[in-house]
Amino acid sequence: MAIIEVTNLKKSFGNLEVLKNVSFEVQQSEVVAVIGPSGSGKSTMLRSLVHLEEVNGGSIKIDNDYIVKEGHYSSVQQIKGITARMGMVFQHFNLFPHLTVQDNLELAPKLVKGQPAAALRSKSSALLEKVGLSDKREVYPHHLSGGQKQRVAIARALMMDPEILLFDEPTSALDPELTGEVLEVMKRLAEEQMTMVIVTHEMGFAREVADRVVFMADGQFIESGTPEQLFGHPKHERTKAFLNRIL
Ligand SMILES: Nc1ncnc2c1ncn2[C@@H]1O[C@H](COP(=O)(O)OP(=O)(O)OP(=O)(O)O)[C@@H](O)[C@H]1O
Repeated sequence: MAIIEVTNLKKSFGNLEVLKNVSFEVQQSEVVAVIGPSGSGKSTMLRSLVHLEEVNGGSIKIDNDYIVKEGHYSSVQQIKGITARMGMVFQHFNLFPHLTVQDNLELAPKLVKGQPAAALRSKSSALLEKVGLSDKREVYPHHLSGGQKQRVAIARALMMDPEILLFDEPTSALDPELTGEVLEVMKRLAEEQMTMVIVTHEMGFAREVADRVVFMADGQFIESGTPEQLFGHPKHERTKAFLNRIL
């Protein structure tokens, strides 16, 4: 059964139709890379999944629960419960600048789940170790490199035990030499069977790590396939033209 099921999703900003009947499914433990030209609606699609954008039509089902069904949203309480199962990692990290790394990790589970301090401390320690930042626990974000900030953001998302991780261009704001350390962490998560949807411009990473690559253009999902299918033998002319431009 699909863990994410999106059907006929529509979203406009004023007169601008950004999502035009987008439908797709993501299976448990699947890693899906979403690629496509700037402005094609990739971020809007991802943000809609966690209710950072409200759509104008269509359905989003996570496991068996609808965030929105045929344009009708579930209650705020229900939506909160569903979106809490997903973690989101943003292009610009979105860390709290006035909190240390440790407090960045512990704030949400403390407020949302009321977990005890000792449990939070051991969990944040383990996750900082996992992303290779044990020595940065007491540091404030402005003392970190972009790659370190993004690894903190990933650890922070993992603190909430998400079933699904969504990444919105996680390496686009980084200097090229810092992308590798972030991609390495994501690769490890993929190996641990985390379900992930990754909007990315990193074609090498998409090719190497994704189970499936989706090409999105002009508010629509044009085609999807394994990396070999999409990069090697794209069926659609638009996919071909896009890949010819960037590869
Ligand atoms: N809050 C908003 N208000 C008005 N227009 C918006 C808003 N957010 C996005 N858009 C517009 O929607 C379109 C799709 O934007 P979106 O960020 O989803 O595209 P994208 O494929 O992620 O692009 P990029 O690769 O450049 O990040 C763009 O034309 C953008 O200007």
